[in-house]
Amino acid sequence: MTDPLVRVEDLRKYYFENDNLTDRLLGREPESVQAVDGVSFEVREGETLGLVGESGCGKSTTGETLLHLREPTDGAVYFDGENVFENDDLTEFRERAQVVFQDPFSSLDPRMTAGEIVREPLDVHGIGTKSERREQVAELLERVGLSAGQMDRYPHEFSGGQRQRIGIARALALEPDFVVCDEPVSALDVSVQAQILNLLEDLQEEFGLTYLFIAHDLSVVRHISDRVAVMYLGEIVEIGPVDEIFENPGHPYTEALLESVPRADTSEQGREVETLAGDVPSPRNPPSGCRFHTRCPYAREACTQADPDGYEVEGDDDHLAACFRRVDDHEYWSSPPIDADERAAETAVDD
Ligand SMILES: Nc1ncnc2c1ncn2[C@@H]1O[C@H](COP(=O)(O)OP(=O)(O)OP(=O)(O)O)[C@@H](O)[C@H]1O
Repeated sequence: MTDPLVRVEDLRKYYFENDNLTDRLLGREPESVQAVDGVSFEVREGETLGLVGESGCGKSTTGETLLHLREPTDGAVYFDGENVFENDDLTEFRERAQVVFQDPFSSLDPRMTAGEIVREPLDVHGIGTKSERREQVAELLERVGLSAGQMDRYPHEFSGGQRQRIGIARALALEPDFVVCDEPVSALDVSVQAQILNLLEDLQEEFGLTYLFIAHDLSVVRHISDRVAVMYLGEIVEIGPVDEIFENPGHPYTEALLESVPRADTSEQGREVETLAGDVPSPRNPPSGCRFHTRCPYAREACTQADPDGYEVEGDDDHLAACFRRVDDHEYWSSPPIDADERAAETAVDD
């Protein structure tokens, strides 16, 4: 197997609250939000890795930190073998790794024309002459389904789907290898979502792109991903090939996500993670041991003691689940069950 394009090792990103001058003057202790807490995964060349989980589980923070748009708290990200966080000159990385944001309404500068928005990365990186850039922008707009004649229009003159096309054209301007797509269709009408997904798939094939595709809509993730990573409360609890994740989940949280589909609705359209029952504990004070034990129907005492590693699901080294139940001779099996309701009540939810 060739080396992965992106390798994330034990990445952590904590946000600190109560840490401004007034807080310090009052002697308030800073509080950390453990948004991403030790995630490791790889993104292989040419694939789409879907990253799925409930709102607030740390998906966007993972994407933004691995692109070094946010300062990591700890861990490493290797891009094409080089540690991004130890690289003093990120010029090449900034060309090769791009992002498409969720909201095409707020992510495009309303004072810039579509042409200026798409051209800006070329200007910043000093690529081509003025006329070459103009030509390149025209080609990019056409490639994403807009026309060169729309170059001088402003974002408010476009529909949501068209704006996302502008965002995609901008992300492609520097001919990247890797794109983090952060909920790129969730702000769009359902009728437009499929068009944008198809466009992303076509562009992937044409330009040999590698995607990290962040989404909370399971049907979108299933449609576009080759492999899927499932996140819960700052950690990756399961990763594997898309069909394995959907048909043979190895983690109780993944099972719960899939179970959260309304029974009456047999289609996958609109399956969203938010429908899972129970509160997610706060990332300011995550549960000890396995973070899912407060909501897990199979939780036993052993789950409160240690945080499980990723274990192979049915001997498949490409499908890992962070659950003791995947290990036949684990002490979990002789450990007493705990009452998940009681455990949940003990866990303070402060937001
Ligand atoms: N700038 C910030 N300061 C403090 N806490 C933050 C900040 N940004 C995010 N968080 C917190 O970090 C956690 C993870 O947030 P993140 O946006 O990465 O999750 P997400 O899975 O992408 O959720 P969503 O789908 O709602 O965007 C959440 O608890 C969030 O409230």
